[in-house]
Amino acid sequence: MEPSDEIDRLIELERQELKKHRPQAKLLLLGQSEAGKSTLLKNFQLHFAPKAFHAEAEAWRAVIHLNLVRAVNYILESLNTSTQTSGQSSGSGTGGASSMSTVSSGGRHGSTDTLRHLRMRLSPLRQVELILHRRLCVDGPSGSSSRGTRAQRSSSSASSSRQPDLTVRVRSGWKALARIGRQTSLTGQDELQDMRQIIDACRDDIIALWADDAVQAGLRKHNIDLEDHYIYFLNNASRVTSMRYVPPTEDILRARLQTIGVEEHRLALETGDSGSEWVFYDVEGCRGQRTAWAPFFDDVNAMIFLCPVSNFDVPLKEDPSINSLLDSVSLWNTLCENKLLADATFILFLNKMDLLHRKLKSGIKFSDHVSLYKDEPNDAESIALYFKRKLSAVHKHYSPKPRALHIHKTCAIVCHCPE
Ligand SMILES: Nc1nc2c(ncn2[C@@H]2O[C@H](COP(=O)(O)OP(=O)(O)OP(=O)(O)O)[C@@H](O)[C@H]2O)c(=O)[nH]1
Ligand SMILES: [Mg+2]
Repeated sequence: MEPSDEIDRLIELERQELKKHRPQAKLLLLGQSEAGKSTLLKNFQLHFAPKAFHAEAEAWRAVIHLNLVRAVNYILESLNTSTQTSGQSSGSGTGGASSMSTVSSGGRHGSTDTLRHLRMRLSPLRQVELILHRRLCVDGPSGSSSRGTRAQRSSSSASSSRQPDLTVRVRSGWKALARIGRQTSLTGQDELQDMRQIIDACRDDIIALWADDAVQAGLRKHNIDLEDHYIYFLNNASRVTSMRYVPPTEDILRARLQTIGVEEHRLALETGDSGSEWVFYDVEGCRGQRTAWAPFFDDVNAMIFLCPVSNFDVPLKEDPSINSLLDSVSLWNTLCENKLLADATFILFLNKMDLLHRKLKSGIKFSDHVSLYKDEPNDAESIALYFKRKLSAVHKHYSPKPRALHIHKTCAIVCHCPE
């Protein structure tokens, strides 16, 4: 037997031994894409394994930088494309002038020049995006093609609102590749260090770009609706770009990474029931991936389902013919019905309550999108109660043998813990 085989055998024996002594709970995190599953997992880590959570801050910094740089490059690229497109279209007489040329022809040449200047000064961020992408992501190089897809996200204004798909799909083991540590090669360390310096040097220009009236007008004109986390990092560019930046909890909760396949996360509890281990299965929520979940349903203690209640007026990203909330409800039905989960405790998180509040406050009416919700108050609490009743009824219907159901209203991006 080779020495390495012997080591493997001993490690496996030790793992088995540990497993015997460490009580373990198996938990599924399910729900559609962007429901907030991975964000909720970060909350569990923060509450029950805070040391491990904070130890990963450096790895999250790379993801946050990729989120920020991607948003900046996207803005520059889309306004550039818009200007060119409009130049061509106005020449061919098809109309559709872009905001930048409109701004320019409206007598604000200064702003167009500013954009040209910023585009030149921020050009090193293209390279930064490529390097970060190569270190962290699974798919091909990012660029206009990989982020050109734009989903219609608002059924109420279907022809107007566009959200760019800037999704970060990370490879497994990304945390080690994103950290500057003893395991990182010298070239890797230099590369990460150089990137941070470039981002730091671009701080004032990023801030100027985002604050530029013509840029904001261009985004509005083309109905480019950046997702909340991009806006959050752009608003906070001043501190995020600093060489001294260590992501605080709120930033880590906001960093967006798409889960690929099914990821296993072991959480050794540091607080409460310390010494126990929770094993989470965090899944990729897209429709095409859901058949891959079933093999993980065996022997689970709890199934945690995330339903983003604010999605009542948006189509599903991967299939705009389906309302996103209806997709969540039908997924909940399918899971309640699943025999493999007959003995599991069900935990339902009515997530994104903050966004639900915000939408209703802006005047959007829930009943305009959910016809069964007639003559009831257009407030978040009443709507959450409506969901609670509806989804509990489904659960009860499919539970001939009684099984527990716990329901919580949540906002997963707010940190309730002291730093
Ligand atoms: N405003 C708000 N945003 C949230 C909330 N929960 C999650 N998010 C944001 O929603 C986005 C998607 O969250 P994720 O946790 O990555 O979603 P997921 O369910 O893991 O998605 P997939 O990995 O694609 O299946 C992220 O940008 C989060 O910051 C919430 O309660 N409120
Ligand atoms: Mg996820």
